[in-house]
Amino acid sequence: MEKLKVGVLGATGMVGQRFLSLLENHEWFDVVCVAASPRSAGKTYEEAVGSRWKLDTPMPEKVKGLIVDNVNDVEKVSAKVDFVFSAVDMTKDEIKAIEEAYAKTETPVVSNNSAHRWTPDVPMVVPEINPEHLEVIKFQQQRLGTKKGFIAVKPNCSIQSYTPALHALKEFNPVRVVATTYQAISGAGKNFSDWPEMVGNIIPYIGGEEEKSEQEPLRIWGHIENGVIVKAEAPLITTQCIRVPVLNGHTAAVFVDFEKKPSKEEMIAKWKSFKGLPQELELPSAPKNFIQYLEEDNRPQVALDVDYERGMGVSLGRLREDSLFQYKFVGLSHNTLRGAAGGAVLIAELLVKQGRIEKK
Ligand SMILES: N[C@@H](CC=O)C(=O)O
Repeated sequence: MEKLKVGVLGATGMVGQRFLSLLENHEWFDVVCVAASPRSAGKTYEEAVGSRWKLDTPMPEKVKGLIVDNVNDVEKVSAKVDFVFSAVDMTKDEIKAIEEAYAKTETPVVSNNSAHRWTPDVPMVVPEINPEHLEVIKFQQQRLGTKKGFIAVKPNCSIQSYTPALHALKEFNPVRVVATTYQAISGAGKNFSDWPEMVGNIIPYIGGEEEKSEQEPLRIWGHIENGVIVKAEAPLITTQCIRVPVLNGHTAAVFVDFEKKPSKEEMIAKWKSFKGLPQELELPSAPKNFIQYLEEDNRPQVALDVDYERGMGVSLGRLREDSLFQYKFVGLSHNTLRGAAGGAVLIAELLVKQGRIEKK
């Protein structure tokens, strides 16, 4: 198939950089446009980023010489591309407005931002968990007055270290969950050079994160009713989100009660055999095995397991009975791959496979 032309909005930030690196040799997508703030516009991508390239892999050769467009030139950017990934860094209201403006030019937007996560007719998707929410796009298009343009978003990175694990156990009906997340500094768009206070430190506060971590899984488990997503009412989830001195990888320590208590063996078997639509469709970025369970007492470890399945899989371990809850376990996922750009690329691949994104 001829590759689809892709633009990355907010291309100079850390998530934008991740998009470019993931898309460097993508089988279906070709980055033809990088857009960023007016400050960067008119420069080559290499000049605009300068020393702010934050990944440990080199800047892709192909994007170095691209001239950065002003992200606010919606018509100009839209004319170059079949769809865009959005990682723009603006206020919530500005993001809502600019993503809708792109959608209204008949340009699908797959967004990493939180601005539209609770817009009732915008699907927020983990492709292995709730691909059926993409059906809400037709109602969104009626509201926007578009035929091909729409917005789809991915959830917050923190929830990916425990939501897939709970989803694989849905038939046992999880009713109460406590999750404490230990979140890497790249989740804040930083590395250790630009956040030296994090060396050897822990900060017990991440603005807005606990609310997202408690509420977003419920929207993922919701259903479509009258053209909007209605969130699920259970399980009850409470979280504490803590910043830790790790570059990549969000870990969660999880306690859970079920309505029908499974055995430990049943839980591990469900995790190991869990498959979703991306695995069935063999999408290019889909992990072969979404969830791995590690038997060793000292796993999952960030240093050993964060890159499982090219950073697109979830690693679980330490499942045991608890004295207050039925069970406890630990989960780990890569926050800027599965939790950010990689999750968005997987959504885009599913949208292409479903014919919702195509050549203009
Ligand atoms: N809000 C998260 C980033 C996830 O998308 C964090 O700060 O780690």
